[in-house]
Amino acid sequence: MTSSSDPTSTPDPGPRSPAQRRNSLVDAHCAACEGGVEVMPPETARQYLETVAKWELDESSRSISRQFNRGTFVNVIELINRIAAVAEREQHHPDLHVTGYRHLKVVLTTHAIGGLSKNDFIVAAKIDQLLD
Ligand SMILES: C[C@H](O)[C@H](O)[C@H]1CNC2=NC(N)=NC(=O)C2=N1
Repeated sequence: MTSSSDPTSTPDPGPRSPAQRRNSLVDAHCAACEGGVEVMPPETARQYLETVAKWELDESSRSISRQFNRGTFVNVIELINRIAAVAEREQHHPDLHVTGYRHLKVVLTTHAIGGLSKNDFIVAAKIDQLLD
């Protein structure tokens, strides 16, 4: 039997830093979602947001977004193509808004449930990693 009081069990790693938590999102993969999953509560979403701090939670806590200024239209399209590759790999797709030829707003929500799931934070972390 393994329990937290068992001295032979794996030690509790303790609280992890936002960077460590981000790495575990980067290493994770999206679960296929066609409904039947609870929308993530706002409090949980705020905790996940600490790991992808450049993203904003919308007022209803149903989506997160990040804005980019890539300088030129071609750079925006290049970023979109890289994001598209991540989205296709994960089978979880952001809404992409290009405005003023050089601005890109990436919005993540889980359409099947009309709100946030862990999938959104996994893709957000993988998008952030593209820009490291
Ligand atoms: C089975 C597969 O996970 C679904 O069809 C996917 C495709 N990509 C998706 N992307 C997003 N953002 N939300 C979804 O609900 C969704 N559904």
